[in-house]
Amino acid sequence: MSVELPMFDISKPLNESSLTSLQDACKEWGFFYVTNHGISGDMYQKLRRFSGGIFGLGDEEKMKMGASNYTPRFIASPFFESLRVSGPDFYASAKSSIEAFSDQVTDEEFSELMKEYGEKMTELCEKIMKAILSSFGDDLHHKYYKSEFGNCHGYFRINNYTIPLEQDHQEDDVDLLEGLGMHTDMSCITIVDQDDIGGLQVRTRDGIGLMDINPKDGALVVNVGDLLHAWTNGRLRSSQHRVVLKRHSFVGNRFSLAFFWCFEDQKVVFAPDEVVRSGEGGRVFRSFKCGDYLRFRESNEKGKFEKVGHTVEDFARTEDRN
Ligand SMILES: O=C(O)CCC(=O)C(=O)O
Ligand SMILES: [Fe+2]
Repeated sequence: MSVELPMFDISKPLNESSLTSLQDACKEWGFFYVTNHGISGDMYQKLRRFSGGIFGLGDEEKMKMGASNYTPRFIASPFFESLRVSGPDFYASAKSSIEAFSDQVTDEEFSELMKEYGEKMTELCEKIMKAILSSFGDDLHHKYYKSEFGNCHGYFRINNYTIPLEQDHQEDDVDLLEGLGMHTDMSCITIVDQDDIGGLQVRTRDGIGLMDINPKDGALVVNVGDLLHAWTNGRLRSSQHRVVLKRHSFVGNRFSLAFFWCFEDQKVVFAPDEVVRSGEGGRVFRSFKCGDYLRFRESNEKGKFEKVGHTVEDFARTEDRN
């Protein structure tokens, strides 16, 4: 079963009814789509081509990128590998990944492309965040955008999902493989560009069901992460989600780009009083330093990006969920 999420044209200001439906989608699903986002098909194709070239290299070559830039298969899952490019200097980050094995011309072209993409996505996150704040009314965007979100930064992962050949020969009846296990994102917001294979699934609010988030032509998927969940006192949902690969309908690779927009490490996350007051009940998250939460997640085997074990709920929630 798939969920019909609303779609927002982000190239123009959202009207009242769109803002209401944006707020509702963030509460119910923590997911929605945006269109007219400024990432051209041409740029996407270039990114995909370049990345394909890198993922096609041998493991030994890819490991030269270093553990902070490249996650090989069998870390998150046997079917997932990922290349990370970090801002604000996307150019330098990309260059440091590939200079160990490519020539200078390729280096520059690749790094330039990553910089262009990273900066466009940063701008897009800023626009989306302003729309989300506006959806609370009360002039929240003018009051808090700059002071609270003004130092946010982004990084992205280029993800390659494949089913190794040897798996195809196994005589088991498992048709659904987990490409990326159930998790919540450690971001304020995440923007996902998935190709047309599909497989992204979100947990329903009751914690039982799972719904497909289908790829839509020309649209990007946006989701709320743990940091915004805490900053809104739990009002916006940071939903558990995962990626499944349906073996018998799966041909070739699944390619996706996930851009994470986060508070700076030093930032103290604390929901403003009016956000708390206009919700139900009282304050349920204590204040915490963003970097401390990231370290908490990273030090927990189960809490790493690929698994749901410990999230911001365990780290900073002071009251049980009702
Ligand atoms: O590959 C996807 O579609 C989603 C990836 C994702 O959820 C993540 O990287 O956090
Ligand atoms: Fe995610």
